[in-house]
Amino acid sequence: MNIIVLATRNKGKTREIRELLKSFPIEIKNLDDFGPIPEVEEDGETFDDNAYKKAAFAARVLGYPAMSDDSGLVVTALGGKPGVRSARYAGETATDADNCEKLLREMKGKEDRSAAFECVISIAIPTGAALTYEGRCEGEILESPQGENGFGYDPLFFFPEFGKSFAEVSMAEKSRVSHRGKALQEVAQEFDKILDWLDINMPRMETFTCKS
Ligand SMILES: O=c1nc[nH]c2c1ncn2[C@H]1C[C@H](O)[C@@H](COP(=O)(O)OP(=O)(O)OP(=O)(O)O)O1
Ligand SMILES: [Mg+2]
Repeated sequence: MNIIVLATRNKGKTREIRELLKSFPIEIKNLDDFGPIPEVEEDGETFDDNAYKKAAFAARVLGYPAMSDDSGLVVTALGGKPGVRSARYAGETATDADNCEKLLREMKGKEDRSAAFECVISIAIPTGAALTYEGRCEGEILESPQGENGFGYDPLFFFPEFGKSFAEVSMAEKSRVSHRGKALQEVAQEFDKILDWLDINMPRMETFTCKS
């Protein structure tokens, strides 16, 4: 069976990705299955850059195909912030709660509450070749947190079609419409092609017998 390594340490993402890919004939490992590996610096200017960096690095270091997710919240009234810096919005060691608090502070008194979650999924192999999938979903930033489910900025992200925040719905409901859900729905649709691509492009360790 094909092995794919999920190149993330985020438990919320991992749960959502595993659930959406559970019916496919792949074994999904994660970084913890391999012991300590160096951290990648997420210093790209776009979700795309960072997603590629994380997937290509894991593939190269571990020798398996790797799938990464780089995602974040893009807020209109903040000129697109926190964007690619969503995970470190309130500082390098910020927790989800710290980031949500900072977002509420920055959004105080702002009339335009529109925002979008964006996600780029990269699937890379040790040679550096990669496939990319994207998803986006639009909503509004609440004035105070609502709900206990999900992770990250979910309690502050109001999704108009639900009339609820992402933290007030189930993982399945969120994934139907979310940025990550949409990117992974595309992955799912193309899964046969992705497996063929891996089959053709993954470098092989072969042994040859030299006859003289
Ligand atoms: O569905 C979501 N619901 C709520 N918040 C979300 C979501 N999707 C991304 N986010 C936030 C969390 C984090 O603040 C940032 C992702 O940052 P990002 O660098 O991609 O992930 P991370 O550092 O947590 O894990 P890793 O890089 O190991 O995959 O955007
Ligand atoms: Mg990160």
